[in-house]
Amino acid sequence: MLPSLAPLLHEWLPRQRWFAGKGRPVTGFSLVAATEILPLDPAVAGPGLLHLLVRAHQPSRPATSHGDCYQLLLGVRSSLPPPLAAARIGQVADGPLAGLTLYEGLHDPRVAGLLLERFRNPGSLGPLRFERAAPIEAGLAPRVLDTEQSNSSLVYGDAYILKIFRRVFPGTNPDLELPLALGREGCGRVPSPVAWFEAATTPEPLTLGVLQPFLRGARDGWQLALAALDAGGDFVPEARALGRATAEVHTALAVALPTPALLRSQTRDLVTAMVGRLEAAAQAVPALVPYVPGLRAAFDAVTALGHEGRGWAAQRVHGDLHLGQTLRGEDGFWSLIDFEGEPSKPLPERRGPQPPVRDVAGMLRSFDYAARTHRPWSPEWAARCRTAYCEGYAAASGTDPRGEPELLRAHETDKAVYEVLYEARHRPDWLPVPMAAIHRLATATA
Ligand SMILES: Nc1ncnc2c1ncn2[C@@H]1O[C@H](COP(=O)(O)OP(=O)(O)O)[C@@H](O)[C@H]1O
Ligand SMILES: O=P(O)(O)O[C@H]1O[C@H](CO)[C@@H](O[C@H]2O[C@H](CO)[C@@H](O)[C@H](O)[C@H]2O)[C@H](O)[C@H]1O
Repeated sequence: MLPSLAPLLHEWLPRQRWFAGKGRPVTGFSLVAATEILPLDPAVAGPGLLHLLVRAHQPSRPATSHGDCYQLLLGVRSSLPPPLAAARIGQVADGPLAGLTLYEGLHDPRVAGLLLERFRNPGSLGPLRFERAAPIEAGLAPRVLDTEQSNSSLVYGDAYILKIFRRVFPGTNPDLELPLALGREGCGRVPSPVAWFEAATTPEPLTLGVLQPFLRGARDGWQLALAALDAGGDFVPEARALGRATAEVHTALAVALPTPALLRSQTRDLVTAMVGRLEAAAQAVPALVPYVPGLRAAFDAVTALGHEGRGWAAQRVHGDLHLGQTLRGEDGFWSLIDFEGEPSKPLPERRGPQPPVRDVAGMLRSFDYAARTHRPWSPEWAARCRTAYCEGYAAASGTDPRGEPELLRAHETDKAVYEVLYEARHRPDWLPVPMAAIHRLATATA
C-alpha cells in the first residue's frame, strides 16, 4: 500500500511543523508498521483510519543512517465533508485506495472519538498495544490543540489531553516513563498518565501516545512571564514557586529512579560531549566561532574540578525545562509538562542520568529569554527571577544550585549553545537572544 501513498506523503510530510528533517530532501519511505484501526467500509459514509509508522529516508542526514520514523494517523474517505477540507492530504491515484481521499485523521472528530474508545477498552490491535491506568470518561468532544508544538495533541472535553508523538524511537519515551514514575511517587506536580499506547516492535517497543488529565484554565509560564513584563510587574514570587516545583520534581525523581554519582570519567565524558556540541554548533553557525575559546573555558573549569576528585550527583531530569514547559493552574499551583527532553538528542542520551542542575540552567536561560524578547530589555528583571528561582529551589531541596558555580555555568553555556543552533534552524529572527547570552557567558569569569 505504501507505494501508492508515497507521492502524497512526499508533498505533505516535509511541510508538517513536526517534521524534523526540514531542508533535506526525502528520497523515499519504508514501512515500519501499518494497522487499519478502522477499516474503510464503502457502504457506510464514515471514515477509515490507517495507522502508519513510516521511515523517511534522507541520505544527506549523517546521524541517522536509517532515517527518522514518523507516526501517521491517516483518515480515508470517499469524499471530505467541508469542515475537514483543511485536513486534506490528497487523492490516492492507484493501489487499493485508488480514488479515495487521504487526510490528517486527528482533525476528524469521529477518528479522535474512536481513539478515546480504544483507550477506554485497552488491548492489542495488530502491533498496537493500548494500556489504561484509570477509568476514562466516554463521549467527550475532541478538539485539536491549536499551538506550536513538536508533536500533535488532542483535547477531549477539557478533561484529557492526548499527545501523539510524531517522531518515534525504540524505547519508552521519557514523557511516559517519568510522569508514570512521579505518579507512583505521589508527586502532584506532573499530570499523571491515564492511558497510553505503543507499538510492540522489537527489540524495544515504541511509545506512540499518552493521555493525561487536562489542566483546565492553566496558563504557561512563558505567557505569564511576558504578561508580567508587559505590565511592568514583578515575577519574583512566581519564579520562586517555579524553583520549588522543580525541586519537588527532582526530589521525587531521585526517590523513584536510580541516582548514580558520576564517576570522574563520566564527568569527563559529559564535558567532552558539551565541547563536541559547541564545535558542531560553531560549524553550523559561524557567528559562534569567535566565542569558542571563552565558552570552552566554562567546560574546562568542570574538568579541572573533576580531576580534583569530585563526583557529581546525577539522576533522571526533565532535560528541556523552560518556561513554556510549566503550567500555572487557576489556583496558582505550578505543574511541569513535556518530559521528552531535547528532541534533537538520541533517546538513550535523553534517558541517561544527568546532574539536576541541567534543568535549573534551562530555567535560568528562560528568564533571560523572556527579558530579552521584551522591549525595553530588562536585565534586572531576569536577574531577580534567576535569584528567586534558585532560592525557591534551595528552600525546597536543601541544595542551592549556585553552590556548584562551575557546573551551573557549564550547563548554562551548553544550553545557550543548543539554543543558538535551535534558533538558527527554526527561528533565525530569534538568534540574537541566545547570542547575547553567548557573549555574556564567553566573557564571564567562573
Ligand atoms: N496536562 C495539560 N493540561 C493543559 N495543557 C497542556 C497539558 N499538557 C500540555 N498542554 C498544552 O499543550 C502544549 C503542548 O504540549 P507539549 O507536551 O509541550 O507538546 P510538544 O512536546 O509537542 O511540544 C503545551 O504548551 C501546553 O500549552
Ligand atoms: O518546547 P519544545 O520541547 O518544542 O522546546 C524547543 O522549543 C522551544 C521554543 O518553543 C525552545 O525554547 C527556547 O525558547 C523559549 C521561548 O520560546 C525559551 O523560553 C526557552 O528558554 C528557550 O530555550 C527549546 O529550547 C526547544 O528545545
